[in-house]
Amino acid sequence: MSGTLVLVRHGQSEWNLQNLFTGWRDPALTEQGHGEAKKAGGLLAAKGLKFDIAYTSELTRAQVTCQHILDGVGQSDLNTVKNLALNERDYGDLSGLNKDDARTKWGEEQVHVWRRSYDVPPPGGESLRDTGARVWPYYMHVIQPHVLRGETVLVAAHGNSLRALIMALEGLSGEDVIKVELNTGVPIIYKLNADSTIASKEVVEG
Ligand SMILES: O=C(O)[C@H](O)COP(=O)(O)O
Repeated sequence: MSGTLVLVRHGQSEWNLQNLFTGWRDPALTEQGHGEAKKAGGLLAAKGLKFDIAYTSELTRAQVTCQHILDGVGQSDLNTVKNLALNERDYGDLSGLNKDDARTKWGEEQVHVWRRSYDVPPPGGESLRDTGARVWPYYMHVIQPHVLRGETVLVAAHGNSLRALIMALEGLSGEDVIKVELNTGVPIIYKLNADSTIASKEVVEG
């Protein structure tokens, strides 16, 4: 039996708009971000998707995105599980700094390595590998069993917690994952086979 896993990065946050490293800080969605999340709900509703359960992080931007999507598909009261394992990568000492200011201070290349490499942590923060070390076990033990039972599962989370998840799901290398970029509020629908291999992947851009 094949199940469905829908991954969505939260809509634009106030700190995305201001170009600040966010990590575990908790800014709200912007107006645009609310709109992106509602649009994602509408696109999933148009596909006739109904969820069995939803997962999100402990951060407001992901939780509000999750709720907008559930409202959009007519499932406002669906069982929604919040867990810190799905939080954004901890950006450590970079949290709250402007990304362009960081490039000026440390250089374009160093900042790119901190943002996109697999195993180089930003100062005081998590590498993508560190993030994966909490995301992946949570996915394997808590989320995936639902999908493998044939259920339809929503995960509303963050750019890097989802990059870590996608890396493991798709079997990407540390080199491959550097190129993975997730847009805010754009759902990715995976159909998984019963043996957890990927039957199909669709990026839902409206
Ligand atoms: O935490 C952040 O700053 C963003 O959500 C993701 O940042 P990134 O684009 O640098 O990975």
